Amino acid sequence: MLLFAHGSNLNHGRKCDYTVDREIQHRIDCANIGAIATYIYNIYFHPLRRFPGPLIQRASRLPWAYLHATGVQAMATQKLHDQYGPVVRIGPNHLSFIDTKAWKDIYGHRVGNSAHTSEMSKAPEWVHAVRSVPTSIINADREEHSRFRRALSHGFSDTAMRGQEPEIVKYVDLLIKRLHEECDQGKKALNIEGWYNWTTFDVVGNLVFGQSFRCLENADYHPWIEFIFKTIRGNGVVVAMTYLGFGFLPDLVFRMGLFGIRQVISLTDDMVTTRLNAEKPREDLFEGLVEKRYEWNLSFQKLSSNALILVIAGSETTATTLSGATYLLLTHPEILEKLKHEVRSAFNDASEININTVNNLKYMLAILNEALRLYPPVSSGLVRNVPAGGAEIAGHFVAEGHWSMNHSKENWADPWEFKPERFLGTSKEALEAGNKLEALQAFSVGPRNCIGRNLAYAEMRIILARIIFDFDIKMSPSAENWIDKQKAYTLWDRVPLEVYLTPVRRAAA
Ligand code: HEM
Repeated sequence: MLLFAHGSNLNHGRKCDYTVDREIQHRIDCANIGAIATYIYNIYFHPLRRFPGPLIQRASRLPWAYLHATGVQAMATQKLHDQYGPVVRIGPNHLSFIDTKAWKDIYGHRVGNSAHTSEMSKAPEWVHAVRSVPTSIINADREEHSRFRRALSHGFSDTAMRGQEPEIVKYVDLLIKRLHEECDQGKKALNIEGWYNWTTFDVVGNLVFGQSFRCLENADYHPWIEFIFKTIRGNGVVVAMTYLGFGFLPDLVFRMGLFGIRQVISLTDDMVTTRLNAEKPREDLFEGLVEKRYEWNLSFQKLSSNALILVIAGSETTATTLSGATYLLLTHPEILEKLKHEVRSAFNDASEININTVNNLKYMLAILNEALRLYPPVSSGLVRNVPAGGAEIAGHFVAEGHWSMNHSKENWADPWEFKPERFLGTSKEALEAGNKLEALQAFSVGPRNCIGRNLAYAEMRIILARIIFDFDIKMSPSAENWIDKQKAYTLWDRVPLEVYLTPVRRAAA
């Protein structure tokens, strides 16, 4: 319509303009007929037509793209599962599952298949939405992925993690020291979500680049990290555009280095260069790739891309879980009391808290798992393509959504309640009480599951134990309904979580 009105302005004294208008109108009519035909096809003739879902989402990709770009897709999909059941058609060729078996079927090794189809490939619309970004472990094809994974796995081994422990503890010590300095004996509200994130960024900065971002010292985000946050929000729009077939636009923006992209690439490159110039090998998360760079002819850009992914994957997720666990504890004082008792009776001094000793804190582990369930750091978006041979759903997108899976009454008793106890018994006991523990796969499953899972647990357990050991915590009224205030663009766009910290008084030994 708009085009047509604009075209009619051309009509001043030019003979052929009427023909131009008609041509434009004709094209619009054709496009409209084409769109209507596509909707009809999608609803009545598409191979996925038998799967339930709302009419507009079965007909068009637009609603899903809109929901995703606005950060509410995971929550909307969960409501659809309540309405339509365990499989919902959330786009014309896009299915969402909450059946626990879907974990293995979608993300697991496909036994008996040729090497080419031994896994369902990640859908590029999600993991490679900007095509010009060099590949990294997160979006490499099967062959390159397994090389990256092999090279990196040493840095994530148990032995390597024990070597990294002093570096991790150094930043946790700094966190606690800074919180003591800042808390004003419980009189000043502190944004604990920020402090967690500063810690996890400083730790992973050290373990990848060999230098921290000095967030804890400055009690502020490094500019590079602020850009990462913008990227998390912007990624919702980028994925939505690519999903709708406009992927060339974000790609163009990236190539032109707009919106601060050029500066961030140059900052990352500087940090990678410093890391590559390290005088001796480091027992860190990145060394495996550094060692292979000549043998595999790894480009600087690919090294850089992998470093970036390691930093984002290793900081955001752990900070999210710690923040979620803290919020849930503050809103459930009886559970916080039990945790205080567990932590404070297990140790006489903070120096006793380490990777080994936190393993004894069983209740705290249950709390972290329950926080991962209620507030999964990766809320949704692990979308895969069904390969040829996948019966009627071949060639289409499939995904489970953590948010939907974790809030389904098919999988959990009282799915919206914070009940760490559900994780304390055996799987059999849990099942008898209505909890399918295998539904929680916050770290995903299969060959592309989280390589940093053990590191994440170690880091989160040490940090939470140290906070609980040193401080009494109270929630600020500003933190009410903290989770409900947030948007999820696969990762969460977290808002501040203000708390009051009062140092625990201990009698001198
Ligand atoms: C609570 C903390 C964490 C959660 C919930 C989490 C979750 C996940 C999930 C769901 C995936 C699969 C992504 C996909 O399929 O696209 C993943 C992959 C990955 N995570 Fe984590 N993660 C956490 C912590 C960490 C840490 C501390 C690191 C360390 C740097 C890390 C590094 C990675 C890497 C490198 C991958 C890609 C693995 C591959 O493709 O082979 N993660 N993570």
